[in-house]
Amino acid sequence: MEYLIGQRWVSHADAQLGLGVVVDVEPRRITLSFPAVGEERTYAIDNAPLTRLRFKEGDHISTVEGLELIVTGVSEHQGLLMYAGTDHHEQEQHVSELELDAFVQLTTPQQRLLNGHFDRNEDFALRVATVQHTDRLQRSPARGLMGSRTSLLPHQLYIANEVGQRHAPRVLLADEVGLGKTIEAGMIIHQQLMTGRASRALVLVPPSLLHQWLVEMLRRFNLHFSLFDADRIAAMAEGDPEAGTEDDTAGNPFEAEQLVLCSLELFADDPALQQRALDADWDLVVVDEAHHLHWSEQSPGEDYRFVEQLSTRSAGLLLLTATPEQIGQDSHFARLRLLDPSRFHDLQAFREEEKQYRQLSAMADMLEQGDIPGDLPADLDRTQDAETLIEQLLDRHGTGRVLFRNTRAAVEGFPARHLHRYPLEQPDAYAHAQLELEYALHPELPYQDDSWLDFDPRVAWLEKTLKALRPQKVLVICGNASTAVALEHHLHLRAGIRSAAFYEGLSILERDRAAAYFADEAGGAQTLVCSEIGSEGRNFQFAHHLILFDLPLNPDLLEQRIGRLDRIGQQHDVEIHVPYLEGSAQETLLDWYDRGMDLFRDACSAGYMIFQTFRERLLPELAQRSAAFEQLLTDTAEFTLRTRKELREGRDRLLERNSCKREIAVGLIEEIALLEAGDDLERYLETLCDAFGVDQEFHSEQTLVLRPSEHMLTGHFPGVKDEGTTVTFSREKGLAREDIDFVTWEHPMIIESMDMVLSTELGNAALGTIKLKGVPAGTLLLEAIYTVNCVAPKYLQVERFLPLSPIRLLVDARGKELAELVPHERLNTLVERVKKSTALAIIKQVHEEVDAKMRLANAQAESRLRTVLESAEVQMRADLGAELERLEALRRVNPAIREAELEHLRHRIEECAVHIRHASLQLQALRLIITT
Ligand SMILES: Nc1ncnc2c1ncn2[C@@H]1O[C@H](COP(=O)(O)OP(=O)(O)OP(=O)(O)O)[C@@H](O)[C@H]1O
Repeated sequence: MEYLIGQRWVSHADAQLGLGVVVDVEPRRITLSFPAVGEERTYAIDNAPLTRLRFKEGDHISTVEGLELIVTGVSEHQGLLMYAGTDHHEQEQHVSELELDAFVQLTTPQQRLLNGHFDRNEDFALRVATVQHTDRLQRSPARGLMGSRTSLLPHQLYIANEVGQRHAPRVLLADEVGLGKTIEAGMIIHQQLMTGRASRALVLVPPSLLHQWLVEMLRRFNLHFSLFDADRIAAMAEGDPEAGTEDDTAGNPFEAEQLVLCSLELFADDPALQQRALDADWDLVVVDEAHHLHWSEQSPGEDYRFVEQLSTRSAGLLLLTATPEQIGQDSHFARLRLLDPSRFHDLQAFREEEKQYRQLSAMADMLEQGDIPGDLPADLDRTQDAETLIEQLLDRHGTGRVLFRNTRAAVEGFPARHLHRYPLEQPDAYAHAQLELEYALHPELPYQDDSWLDFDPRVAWLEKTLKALRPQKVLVICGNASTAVALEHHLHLRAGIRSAAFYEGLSILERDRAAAYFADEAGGAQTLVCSEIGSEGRNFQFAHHLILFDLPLNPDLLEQRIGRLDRIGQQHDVEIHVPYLEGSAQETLLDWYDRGMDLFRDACSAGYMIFQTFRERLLPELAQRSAAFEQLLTDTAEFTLRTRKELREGRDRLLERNSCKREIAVGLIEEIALLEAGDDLERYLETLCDAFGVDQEFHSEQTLVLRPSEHMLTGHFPGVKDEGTTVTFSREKGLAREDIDFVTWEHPMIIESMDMVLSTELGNAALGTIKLKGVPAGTLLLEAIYTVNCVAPKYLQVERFLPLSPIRLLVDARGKELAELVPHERLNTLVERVKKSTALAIIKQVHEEVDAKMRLANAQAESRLRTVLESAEVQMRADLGAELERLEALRRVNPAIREAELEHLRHRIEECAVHIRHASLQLQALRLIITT
């Protein structure tokens, strides 16, 4: 090859130099300038690692002047190339190669191959494997669900899958206490983030649960939430760079992070802060313990109004509460209204609907048995199959799509609860307790000092019981902070019992320290004395003894208290100890909960309603027990039994239908198990480590230790610490060992390194030889891997209908397609590497042949692309069409749904279709194989 001044060449030894220009030619030496890096290099002409850069028709070029052209023709003039091309305005332009921009990136596989930038065949295989795995994961029904460090529980997976896949999930997660709503919410958030449906989430929780949420999100889902409290917000406002990135300090702190966790109380009486949170665009807002949102038809509380405003701006909304009716049916309606204001717009109508549950449930049963009920609502399409009809029935006439509730009875596997009653003699000093109900239930409250500790028999009993139960952990709950503090002091200082207190007067940090001290197995506290704030949300299932120092006047609160221990993960029966003063209001309330509602043995979702029903009769009995009390107990027990039965057959049954479809959940679990079975992931991670220079060492079965080596390809490898990181592929080990990373296909280590492969050129061009019987030596085979590239606005989420969809072609000398005949994996085992100098010599000779084969491959891939796009559009129309149909049907019964909403959805369908049709092929990797 002759070198001439002004020609453009690239160094295949060092692609980082950019495009070089020949500046000096001597008989045996040649000098090039590389303007992109400001360097000159001189090479011996005989073995210069240089490749002439020659663009072809259809290539994209840019000039130093910033002109961008698509090449339409190439000619040579006195040894220099002249390019003809069209610019953005379809104007024809002519440029000399001298004018080309030196910052050329030779990243397309074809450019790199033809310019001698080869990768190892192992890297090529890694790239193809990465494309295949990505596509497989994009298509997997368990997408977004396989990455959590949790046991695979059907009711949680069903909900997470059902909700997480929605475009804008708006649901109330109302599983009974301790069944895993936080975990379900984490799974939904994870799935939404993984699938690109959401990228910004705001989680609002009570202050006492902040840290627990933070830790659960991190250890179970690898989700790094930023905890915002008053200090952090103040620091950001003052421009502390440590509190946020620099340019955030001047702006809105809520925009500085993608995943924000804070307490709802942070916004109380602070409209400016509320406004900033409202101004930050959220895709998903989550409110835990949502029964606290204050609402009445006339005057909704500030917290409710704030969440309502957030809810209108955020596409997704998750509300969590185990006791949705804790404050009554109306406020339950208020929460549903936040989720779907078009469906829940009329309180009166909602009250009427609630009465219809039993009838609906019977209809669903009939449909399931293949009969069409005579009273089936007219808006349902009777020609549909039974399953669709049931779904429509639940959605349009029940709380179908928005409310999920699993009960202990349906989930099974929970331990039994045992009540232990301890009657104690009423001391004379409490005689005044007859006066007010609050004092009757908490007789220690009127005392300004701690003198009651000396004569209240519950205190001595507590001390004795704790000592008897030693060393078992015991959770003590009482209604008030002052009681909790006094009791804890007493136990700690006077009785020598290792204890901690947990109450609203402590800072969040102090509360978490107390809880951690209690949780500590070796040397931790034997007992934690909590005020009522300890009865919500916290995980204390490592203990199985609960002492209720008093009883709350709300059955839902009692259920929340018991739920601290009676939750997933509890290994023993739950022992509930209740000391009470004989003849007091406490005894009456205990009798009513126990013998009337049977609440200690069994949770009851209608607890508050039953309480309301008997309230007027119960309250006087608490003040002064009368002969009528026995009748009250009998009536309550009968009513509770009836209500439980009705719920089982009516509302709960309806909700259960909707909250866990077992076949679907089992299918998901099988899919995840399949992805975890075998050693695909382990082998893939090993090849990644080989490619990126990460050392691996066997730790134990399915477990490796990864360490950065001295030969790292990049500065770091995701998730591998300098001192090494231990990873396991076993879910069981991952659950048992917090110190080991549980790696799945959705672990950030895998996701980020897959991204690293696909976003760089690693492995996109390779060359090798094989011996094939019957094929003459010197025959060329071109292996080309394409993927589908759809450029569309993110909000359309087109990738859910159109994943990468790799197309592999293997074109032989005569243009025959051999991909099926010779699979990629087989080629990998046969192919041999070629010395770089030989490869360069080969490539120089086969430019034209490669170009010709590429044209053939492109044409074939294009025709396959059409089929892929057509089926993607069909899928999209089916999915979004069903959504549209639902909205149209709802609109017929509910005029509050605006025509504009329907129009918006129709428009989205057409927009998706346009983008799908315009999707193009991207050549991911190219391998030239020569037979020997
Ligand atoms: N799939 C699971 N695998 C392992 N642990 C789980 C799983 N689901 C829940 N848990 C554990 O069970 C406990 C209860 O879960 P979680 O806190 O999500 O329940 P909840 O319904 O939100 O409770 P509450 O009603 O008290 O707010 C937690 O300690 C949680 O870590």
